[in-house]
Amino acid sequence: MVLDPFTLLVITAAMAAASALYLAAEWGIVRERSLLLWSAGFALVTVGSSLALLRSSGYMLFGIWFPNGLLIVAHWLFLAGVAGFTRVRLPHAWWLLAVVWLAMLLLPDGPWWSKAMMCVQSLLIALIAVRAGLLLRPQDGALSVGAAQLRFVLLAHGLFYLAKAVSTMAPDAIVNLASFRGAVIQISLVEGVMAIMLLAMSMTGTERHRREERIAQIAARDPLTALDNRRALYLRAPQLLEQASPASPGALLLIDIDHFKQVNDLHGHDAGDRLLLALSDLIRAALPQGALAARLGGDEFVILLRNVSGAAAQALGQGLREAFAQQARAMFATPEPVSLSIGATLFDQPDMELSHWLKRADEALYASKRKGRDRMELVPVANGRAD
Ligand SMILES: Nc1nc2c(ncn2[C@@H]2O[C@H](COP(=O)(O)OP(=O)(O)OP(=O)(O)O)[C@@H](O)[C@H]2O)c(=O)[nH]1
Repeated sequence: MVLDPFTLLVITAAMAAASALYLAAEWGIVRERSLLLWSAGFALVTVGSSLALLRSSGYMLFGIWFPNGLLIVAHWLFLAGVAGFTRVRLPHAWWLLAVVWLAMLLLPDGPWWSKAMMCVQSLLIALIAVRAGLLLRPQDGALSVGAAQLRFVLLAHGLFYLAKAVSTMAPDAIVNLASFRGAVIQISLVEGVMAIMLLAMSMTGTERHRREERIAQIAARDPLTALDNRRALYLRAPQLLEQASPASPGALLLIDIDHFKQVNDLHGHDAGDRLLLALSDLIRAALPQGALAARLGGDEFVILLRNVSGAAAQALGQGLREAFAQQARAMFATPEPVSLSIGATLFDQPDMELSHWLKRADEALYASKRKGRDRMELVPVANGRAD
């Protein structure tokens, strides 16, 4: 079945309108600016395609110039949406595209000029679409499936317009914009319909993936310190625990602030929060490559180290205790010194669960509290090797 240009334009307008509404509805839920820009782009395609229907009635300005201009603005909005999504600032030079397009209004009538106009128009769209596709370059080799799809669709769309620009200038290419004649016009209408569908789908997919990632991140983070929370620790720990062996043990440090309640009671809850933040910064700074740190809740933190000796674990705990005690002293005066008690255990059995090692470290923590606080108690591995 071969669809005539009129029908294809009606389909284009309908699909672009549906895409604009769909993306606007998504924007209504998440308020992500990119979705609004993409929705506005499709709204312009809807208006442009509807106006293009006037061509056959001889309305050159509203039937040809306006739709072409709107198509460029629509692609520009797609690019701005991608730039917003990838947090890239577009240089002001991109506004020059509008100048180039407006300059085309000065072109005289005639078949040759019609071809030239379509060639420049296609080049402008190709440039914008390819730029948008390139903005979605994978960083650190990572690009979500949705974003990779959007990149592919934008690049393919851009390359199609590049081919269109070249083919319009071929000697035997028939381009009659007023009567929709010529294979180039037919093919590009079909491509337009398909591109709308694929772009709208991958744009929503891209944004949804990011939203899901953000939700997963929020669910895994402690809101005050932005360290992993208990839930995230239980999810991530097994991978680290499995690496332990008698030849390469790991260590779990359970850290608790001493007399933290006095900071809250004497200086207020906000002061207590600031101290928790200071401790989380110290922990982050002390964390070796591949280690995990989490806030279990209240004033209790955990560090999981892999491939570490007892002496190295002791040194890390000691460094933390000294740095924290000094910082706490400088920040808040309290009747009792605010310091750190640490209960730690080495582990070398990969099949044991986190809760097992946490229990051992908790017993060690209790011992260090009982012995007067501001100290670290380390339980050696089962064979007694602690360094
Ligand atoms: N500022 C602040 N305080 C919190 C937060 N979560 C728990 N706390 C408080 O932390 C304190 C923890 O109590 P404890 O660990 O029993 O008190 P402590 O004075 O440190 O006692 P020792 O550990 O025995 O030295 C309680 O006063 C809680 O109200 C928080 O997010 N912010």
